[in-house]
Amino acid sequence: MTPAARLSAAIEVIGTLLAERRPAADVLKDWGRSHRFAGSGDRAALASLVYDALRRRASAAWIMGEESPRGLVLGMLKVARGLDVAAIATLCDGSRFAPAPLSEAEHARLAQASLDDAPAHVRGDYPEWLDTPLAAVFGEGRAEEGAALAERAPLDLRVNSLKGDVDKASELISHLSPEPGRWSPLALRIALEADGKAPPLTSEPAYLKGLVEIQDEGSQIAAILAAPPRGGQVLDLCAGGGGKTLELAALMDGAGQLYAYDDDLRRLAPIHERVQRAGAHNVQVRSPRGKMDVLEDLEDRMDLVLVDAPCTGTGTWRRNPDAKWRMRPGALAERMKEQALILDTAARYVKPGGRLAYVTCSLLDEENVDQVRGFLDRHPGYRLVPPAEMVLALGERGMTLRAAALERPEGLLLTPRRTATDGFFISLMVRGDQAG
Ligand SMILES: C[S@@+](CC[C@H](N)C(=O)[O-])C[C@H]1O[C@@H](n2cnc3c(N)ncnc32)[C@H](O)[C@@H]1O
Repeated sequence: MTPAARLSAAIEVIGTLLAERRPAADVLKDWGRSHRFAGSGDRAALASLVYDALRRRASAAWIMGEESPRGLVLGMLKVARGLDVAAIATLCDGSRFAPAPLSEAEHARLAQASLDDAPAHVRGDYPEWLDTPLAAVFGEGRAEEGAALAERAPLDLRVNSLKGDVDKASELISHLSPEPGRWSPLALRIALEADGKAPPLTSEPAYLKGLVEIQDEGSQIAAILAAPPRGGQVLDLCAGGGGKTLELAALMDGAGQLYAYDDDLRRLAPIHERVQRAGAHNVQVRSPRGKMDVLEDLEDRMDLVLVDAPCTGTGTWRRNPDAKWRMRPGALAERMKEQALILDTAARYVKPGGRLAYVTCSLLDEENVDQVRGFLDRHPGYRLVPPAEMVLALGERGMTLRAAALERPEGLLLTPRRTATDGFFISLMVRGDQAG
């Protein structure tokens, strides 16, 4: 496919996903099925155009003065890809498979319109209804935070110390030019190709042997700051597919006992194979079994309980630009209810003197500091670990992380703008010796 034909396809796909309110990934998959002639390069380039347009949906629409699929793609070429009007006009020449030529109005807007006078939610490319909650967290910086969340995310790997070290992993994937992480000593970062395509990492021998896992550096930091004790008893209460479970196991050097639970059996399912691949022998997966309480024997026994809570995922908008626009206020209210309930459940398992780590990939106070404050009000037996103490788990890098992150008494907030990671909130609490 020519670059112009890919643009036409992007306009078509965006038209479908907006009209049918369907996830971009589904629409792209359907498009691939009905256009078998398109090669993997075409499909990757198309996906990249579609996701870039979604990342910059508000600013692209502002530039073009309309939110049509064509307007979003043309505006994106200017705001995300930096193409000037002449370059865009060359692509849109109206030839077979190319988009129709630019109208006079489109030409004028692409040449002259700017984001200078746009409101924060447009410059930051986030839904308008989230302006107030984001202003409460970031104040005047919210547009810049949003803009950083509208960039593409790099591909981050975590080296599995149960299988080898960073040098060994770097050598095995040297053809991908990995760079060491800024904060996590386990992280390797791989830059994406110019069109946003990631290398086929899951086919690499280093991945197949369990030496590297795909995990954002922010997520890696969250598990490190939770500081699972070697030889201790740890419960990962919202383990999902096991991203943090595997890291906790490695941080514990495979010693002690790590229990992994999730109330969604399907989400938990991949963990079995991943634990095998990682050689994480101290992990015991506790699958939900209907109404049975499968964690009863862990009550009051855990040195650490990690709550990697279900959340709105506002911190991962770089990877899910689609979810950003589909998020509704009702979903936030729902997640807040779940978070409070899960925190209360988690408290049952923490032993006196044990710790409770609360993590979200959200930026919103409602899901972060407010949840922690609510928990502490309901459980006066717990106290906060000050972020200054929490970052000691990262050694010297902890100090620079603390300076870069947004610090609140309740925890640290990482963001793409501040720490070049996904957005993560991390809070640590300790149960006093008395009842929690
Ligand atoms: C942010 S995801 C976990 C991601 C995972 N820890 C990782 O690092 O890959 C949140 C998880 O919480 C689970 N969850 C939601 N409500 C729960 C509950 N009441 N008890 C346990 N897990 C729950 C969801 O099924 C989801 O898998």
